[in-house]
Amino acid sequence: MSRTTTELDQGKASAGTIRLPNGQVLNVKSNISIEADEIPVIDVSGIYSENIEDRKAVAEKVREASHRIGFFYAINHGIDPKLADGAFEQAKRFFAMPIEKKMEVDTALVPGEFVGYHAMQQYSGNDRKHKDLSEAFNIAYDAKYDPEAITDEPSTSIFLPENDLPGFKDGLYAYHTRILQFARKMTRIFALALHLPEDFFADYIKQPEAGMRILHYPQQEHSVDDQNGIGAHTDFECFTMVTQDSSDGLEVLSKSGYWIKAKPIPDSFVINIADCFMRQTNDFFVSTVHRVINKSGQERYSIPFFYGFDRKKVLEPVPTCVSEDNPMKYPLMTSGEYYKWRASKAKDGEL
Ligand SMILES: O=C(O)CCC(=O)C(=O)O
Ligand SMILES: [Fe+2]
Repeated sequence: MSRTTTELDQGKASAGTIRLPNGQVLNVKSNISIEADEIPVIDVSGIYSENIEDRKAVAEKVREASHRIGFFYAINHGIDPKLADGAFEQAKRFFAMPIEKKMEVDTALVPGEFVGYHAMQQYSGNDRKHKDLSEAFNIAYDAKYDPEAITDEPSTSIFLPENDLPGFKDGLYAYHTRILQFARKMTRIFALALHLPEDFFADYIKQPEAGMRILHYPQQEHSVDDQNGIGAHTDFECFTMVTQDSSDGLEVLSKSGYWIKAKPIPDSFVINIADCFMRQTNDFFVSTVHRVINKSGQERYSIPFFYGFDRKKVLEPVPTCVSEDNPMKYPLMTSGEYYKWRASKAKDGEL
């Protein structure tokens, strides 16, 4: 998976300063979330047009959103909602299993990788009184399920024996494969958004970092000062695409320091910029802090898809984002080095 905790300087205080792993410091004015119009809704159907001007029109909207707030909704993305329904169905089946069964695929079995089961209240995001009220199961890229695969390297994913939960693995990868195809298309749009040739990142995504997770958040009874569903964090690859169910819960920290509700829009993805893209674009794209608080009155399920570049590739600065006056701020490293560093930090109990 794909996140790192941020620290609230004032511990359990309802507002305070959040320090990001990249050194950014954000001022949280209030811990109470508000409804606001800051997250744009982008109709992405133009990405399938044969006319480059249609694709560029989408790209300019993506550019504005990625630079200003680092979050947007993608609607009309062309993915059959039945695939999302199927993946949610699998999520419900998995989380309904006894804890002993789920612990047979405990994420601790695979050090340094975000795969397998993360138990309820395992992480203590933002040092709250109670641990984060969510459980998750993560899968990694698997070349066997990628029609464009260039490798037969085995996946790091772990699963229960097929007989324990027949159809679970195929059900999740059916959705994963389709999102991956869309993510590759969106990579071309992000290249245009950075005023680069569409195929600029083509070599970076032949064997991409492409993890998916199913998440379950019970309704939380403790106050927002005492508990999170998932604590405030940034994701660590290039971009994340979240499928939400109909329950509120996801919140985004605006630059002005307020938590904005990212309310569910049916059949949309919430797409957010993550840290590798922020680094490569020298902060032109912003990797925005977000968290989940489920006080919706119902169980909440979600399916984030974390998408980044081939682990072997160096995270070179994007040429349109550096100049003599604006030199690269970050040391160069490979996508894999960055992933491993962040993943092991997070698995060491920071979240
Ligand atoms: O559940 C959600 O809507 C978002 C989850 C998330 O931010 C994450 O897993 O990194
Ligand atoms: Fe996240």
